[in-house]
Amino acid sequence: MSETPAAQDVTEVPAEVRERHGALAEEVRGHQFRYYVLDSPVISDGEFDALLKELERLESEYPGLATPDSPTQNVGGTFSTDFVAVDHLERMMSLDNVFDEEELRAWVDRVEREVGGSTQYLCELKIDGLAINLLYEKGRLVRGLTRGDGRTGEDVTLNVRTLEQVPETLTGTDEYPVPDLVEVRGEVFFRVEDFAELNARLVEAGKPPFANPRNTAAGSLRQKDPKVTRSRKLRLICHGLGKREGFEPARQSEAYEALAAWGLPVSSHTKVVDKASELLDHIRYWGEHRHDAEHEIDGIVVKVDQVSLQRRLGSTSRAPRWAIAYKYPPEEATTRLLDIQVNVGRTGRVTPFAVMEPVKVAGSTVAMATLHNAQEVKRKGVLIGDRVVIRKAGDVIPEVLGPVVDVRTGDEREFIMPTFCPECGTKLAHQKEGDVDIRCPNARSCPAQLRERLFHLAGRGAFDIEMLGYEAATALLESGVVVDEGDIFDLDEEKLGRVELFRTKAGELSANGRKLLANLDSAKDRPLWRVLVALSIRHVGPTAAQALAREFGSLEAIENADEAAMADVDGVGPTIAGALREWFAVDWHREVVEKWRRAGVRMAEERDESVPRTLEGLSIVVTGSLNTFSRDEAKEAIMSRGGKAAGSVSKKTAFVVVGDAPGSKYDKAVQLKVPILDEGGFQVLLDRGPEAAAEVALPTEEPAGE
Ligand SMILES: NC(=O)c1ccc[n+]([C@@H]2O[C@H](COP(=O)([O-])OP(=O)(O)OC[C@H]3O[C@@H](n4cnc5c(N)ncnc54)[C@H](O)[C@@H]3O)[C@@H](O)[C@H]2O)c1
Ligand SMILES: [Zn+2]
Repeated sequence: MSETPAAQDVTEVPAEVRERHGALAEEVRGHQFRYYVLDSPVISDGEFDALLKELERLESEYPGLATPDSPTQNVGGTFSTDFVAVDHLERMMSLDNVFDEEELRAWVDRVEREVGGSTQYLCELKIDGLAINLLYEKGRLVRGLTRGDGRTGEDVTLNVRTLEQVPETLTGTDEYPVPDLVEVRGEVFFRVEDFAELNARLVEAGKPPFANPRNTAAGSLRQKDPKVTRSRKLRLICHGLGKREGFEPARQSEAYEALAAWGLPVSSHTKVVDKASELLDHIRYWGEHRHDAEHEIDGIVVKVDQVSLQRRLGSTSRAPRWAIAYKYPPEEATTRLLDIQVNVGRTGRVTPFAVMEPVKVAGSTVAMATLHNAQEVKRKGVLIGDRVVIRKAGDVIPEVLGPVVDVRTGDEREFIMPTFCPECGTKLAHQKEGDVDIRCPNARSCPAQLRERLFHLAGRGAFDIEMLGYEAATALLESGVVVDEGDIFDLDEEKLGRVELFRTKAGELSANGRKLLANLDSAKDRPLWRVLVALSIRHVGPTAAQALAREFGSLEAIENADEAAMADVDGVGPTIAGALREWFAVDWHREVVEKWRRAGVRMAEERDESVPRTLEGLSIVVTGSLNTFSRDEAKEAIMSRGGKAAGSVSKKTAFVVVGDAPGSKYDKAVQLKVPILDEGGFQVLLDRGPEAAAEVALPTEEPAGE
């Protein structure tokens, strides 16, 4: 008797396992039907793969369960559809999957054991589309079939003919004459940009957008009316052969050369490698660059390149043994949308966000995602209680793609955007007519906005105050020792001692409290640009703040600057200038500045007095790239000498410094006859002043003729 516990006969499998297997197989078939026939799945591919894997796991434990009708033993699934069923001349296979490097190594070991040595591997992107089989007889396209169950596909010839990349007739070359007969296998898909464009058109027409390119490609190809197919920008990439007569490639990679020679589209991202280690490098590379391809990919397909070895390895009932799909972690998942809540941000903007049952996607657990604004919630068509598809691509923040409408129960309800601020009760309003966003106008004392502003001013890009995070900000506000951000630098031992968070059990100021005070003290000496960022002025980020600080040197000068002069500064522009003007017009904003000033916050650039101010009052423009100065260094050098680093050339410009590849500013300088300096001339200007520089300025006029 065999020692293995595995039951070989299905009757030896415990009843509850048999039941679990039966139910799971049924569930998998149901999803296959929705996916392959309706083009409308209700779970993500990752979730589907997990179900299938579970089924495989049961069957490896109890091999008796792996009956021929199990989904693990079949390609796709057998379903009747609206299309005429036609047999493939040679079977179309699926692919077996591996999900990590260890599983891939095991596959490589098995292959190399069977072929008796190492071999060459062809790596291809696994295009997330749908498989198609094109039959060419004597170079003429006679049929296009979907994969179906692998033996029989759906006849979509008329639709396939509408694809621009599918040639009606193949062209032959000397090296690759057109064969008598060939079945060409490939993938039909949308390029990411074409899919986005299709959706943009739908949205513009007031229709809901499609959720995912793969299912949309399948739906577009399987249309009763070929005109619909033609209106969609479907693409094709060929990745295999079926039956062939009069063509016998030695390698798969050679077959692709032939396909290309005949006029069929093949991928530009295939690569032949010699070693398993190179294989892993390739897989890792694409894992990090999966969004660089023009279409979505869900993995890498690895194939044994030599056709004779492919033959030797053969296939199972559902997949070849000579190829494997390495699947990347899925970027989509479905989960339940438990609620839609709103968040009030630093500038009062009210943003709805999705609260979801936590779900794992692209390696992290996701439970929340922004929905941006009320229109966006409408556009996505999600209801509270819906099952939703979410997507997390790489480092991008997670996104709710849309609802799975087919599984609605009727208990879902619509989200209603609040009309009053959830934190302070103030009536919400659009700041300007036509704005998409609504805001809480209670900027000064809305607890949400205050909290966010305190958190922001303590941030790395602003005062960089450790110990002042969300918890501390909330505690300071709730205890009343800080009414608004103006009070933050007035904190002392006595005041902080009143905040429970900063008190020891004995009632004294805690070590953290002491640290906060010390940090506040050293924050008073930060460079001017950080103070500007800390003020939470709309649109004023580090880049603009640095430009402003360099140009004006003090907060007072910025407050009093002419709006047009501000707008003129490189890196500032009219929007930011306008925002600054508006900001300084508000009384309590100026009070915040005043309180900080009184508390000893430095509000001016420290001048380097060792540098003589030889460029005082001169406006100098730098254009093109210099070798020994970065843009910022050049500006710094001008400003530390009292000059103005201007963004545009006018008659008042003293010099234009021209580096490599200068822009239109150079032409303008020539036109206005402004003295032009090359990099050497610029150095003279810095070292010896404007008079010396004028002598080395380049001529702005061609010398008069002959
Ligand atoms: N969400 C659902 O409910 C649901 C249901 C059924 C199937 N699915 C998904 O469909 C897929 C399974 O379907 P499958 O059997 O087609 O397997 P598969 O997609 O894992 O692999 C086989 C297919 O890959 C395609 N392919 C893409 N690039 C290729 C290349 N360079 N070389 C060779 N083939 C390439 C071929 O068309 C081939 O038929 C899985 O991703 C699964 O998650 C999802
Ligand atoms: Zn509010």
